[in-house]
Formats: sequence, C-alpha cells, structure tokens
Amino acid sequence: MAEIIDGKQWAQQLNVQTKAKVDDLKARGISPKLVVIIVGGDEASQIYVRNKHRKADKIGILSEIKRLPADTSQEALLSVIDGYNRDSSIHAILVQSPLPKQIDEAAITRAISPAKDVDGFHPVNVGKLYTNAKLNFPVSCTPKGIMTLLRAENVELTGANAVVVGRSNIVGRPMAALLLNAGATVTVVHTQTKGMTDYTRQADILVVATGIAHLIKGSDIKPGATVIDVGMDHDANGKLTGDVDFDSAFSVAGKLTPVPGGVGPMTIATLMQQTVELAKWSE
Ligand SMILES: Nc1nc2c(c(=O)[nH]1)N[C@@H](CN(C=O)c1ccc(C(=O)N[C@@H](CCC(=O)O)C(=O)O)cc1)CN2
Ligand SMILES: [Mg+2]
Repeated sequence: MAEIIDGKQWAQQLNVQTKAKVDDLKARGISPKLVVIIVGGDEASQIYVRNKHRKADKIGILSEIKRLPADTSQEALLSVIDGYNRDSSIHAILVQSPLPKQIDEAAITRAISPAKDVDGFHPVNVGKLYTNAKLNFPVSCTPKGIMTLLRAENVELTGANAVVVGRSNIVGRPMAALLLNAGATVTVVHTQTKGMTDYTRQADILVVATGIAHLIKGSDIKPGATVIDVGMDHDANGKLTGDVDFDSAFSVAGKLTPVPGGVGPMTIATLMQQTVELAKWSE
C-alpha cells in the first residue's frame, strides 16, 4: 500500500520558511509585493486568485489583485503589465490562466519582465531552465513545488527513470527539465505517444499532468513507484479528482499524492516562496 504524500503539510512547512524570509527582508526595508492580474475569469480562477491573495496576506507578502473585464483587449492588458514592469515597488507579476480568446497568451508571457515573472513562463527563464543555468531565475511553480516535495520525501532522483505524462508549458515541459537537471533519465509521453503505458510501467517517478480524469490506473504503474498527480479534474458527480485512479494506484505505488491536498497546496506555497526570491534577487 502506498504512503500518501501530504502536500498540505509540506506546503505549511515551506510557508513557515517563507514567512521567516519575509520578516528578514522587511527588517532590511524590502516589502515583497505580488500582483495577480485576472481577466474575466471562471469561478475556479476567481477562487485560486483569492486563495493566493489570502495566503500572501498570512505570510506578510503585499498582494494586489487587478481585475479586468472579460472583454479587455490585448493592448489594454499589455499596457497594465507595462505599468507594473516599471513600478519598482512590485517584485512579482502573475497573469492568471486561462485568458479570454481575444488575448494571445504567449504575447502576454513575453511582455512580463523576466525579473518579475513569478510564473517562470517567460522564454528567457525557460531558456535558463533548459540550459541548467547556475543563476537565480524563476521556474513554473507547480513543477518547482513537485521537486520540493520529491526532495522532502527523500525520493532518489539521480539515475531514476522519470516519466512525465503531458507536455504543457506550465507543467510537463518544465517538469522534464527539472528532473533532467537533477540527474534523472527523463521520458515525456503525450497524446501522440504510441503505447504510453509501456513507458509509465518503467517509471520510478511518474508525474501525471494531462487534465484527463483517472487516465492512469494501478496496472500502468511500476510497483513501488513514486506517483505525482497534477490533475484537477471533476468526476461524474462534479467532485474534484486527479489524473490518477487513486484507488487502484494506492495498492501499487510506493508513494502517491492525493487530489486535493497533494500538488495544489505546494503550487501556492511555491508561488509565495518565489515572490520572496524575486524580491531578494532584485536588491
Ligand atoms: N498564471 C498561472 N495560471 C494558472 C496556474 C499557474 O501556475 N499560473 N495554475 C493553475 C491554477 N492554480 C494556480 O493558479 C492552482 C489551482 C489549484 C490549486 C490548489 O491548491 N488546489 C487544491 C484544491 C482546490 C479545490 O478544492 O478546488 C488542491 O489540489 O489541494 C493551486 C493552484 C491554472 N492557472
Ligand atoms: Mg492536489
């Protein structure tokens, strides 16, 4: 039976460390500040943004939510970002995803100053990640938080067979780079992969980020593997569930993250951690 990785508890621990860093910076006259921009936004996005704001407040990070109407033009959003890029009191800028159809997400990503890109999505930061640069730079919060979880749980990374299911810019691609940089042998599988489960069954570390509820079953998992479920799906009853079929995975995996209470809390805690890092690096 798998050991459940308690993301909530590890996130709480990270938040305590982040709060101490905030107190240090404040004592030196720096108040870390995050701005979250939301354009229109579904109910879920509104909740995530509110949660980020509350968590920042608790840790002592200044945070501002900029709410823009759903019909905001790309030019208007670019102009708002430009204002925050120039404002030296702001250290971290995040544009909540998804954005309305009239806005090109990639153009928005490129408009945020790489030094304030708390999501780590800017091509300059992605380039640093993929070249394993020995520099300070932000990394996408969900995969960075997963690395924190793996290390906290003492999961062996060097030489491990890691399989990432999904190739998104937010999770799959940066996750693969982080695992590779840590010394794992990394395979990325996706919707066009032939015989996907031939790969997943070889994985010592399996990270699943597809948005397809219960795609991965216990029979797709190597006995004893560490399984990280990034899914935030809804079952037939509308209940939040993961990309991994928890019940069948539980009897095969060595370690397993639940949904909710696994990766999600670590994403928010990592966002806080990285806001403080950006403030520190800006000194
Ligand atoms: N600009 C960004 N947009 C989005 C990101 C992102 O990293 N940057 N990620 C997701 C949404 N997201 C953060 O923005 C996020 C969603 C959910 C959670 C979370 O804590 N989930 C809880 C469960 C919550 C519930 O009950 O509904 C959990 O897993 O325990 C954290 C972050 C898309 N957009
Ligand atoms: Mg979770």
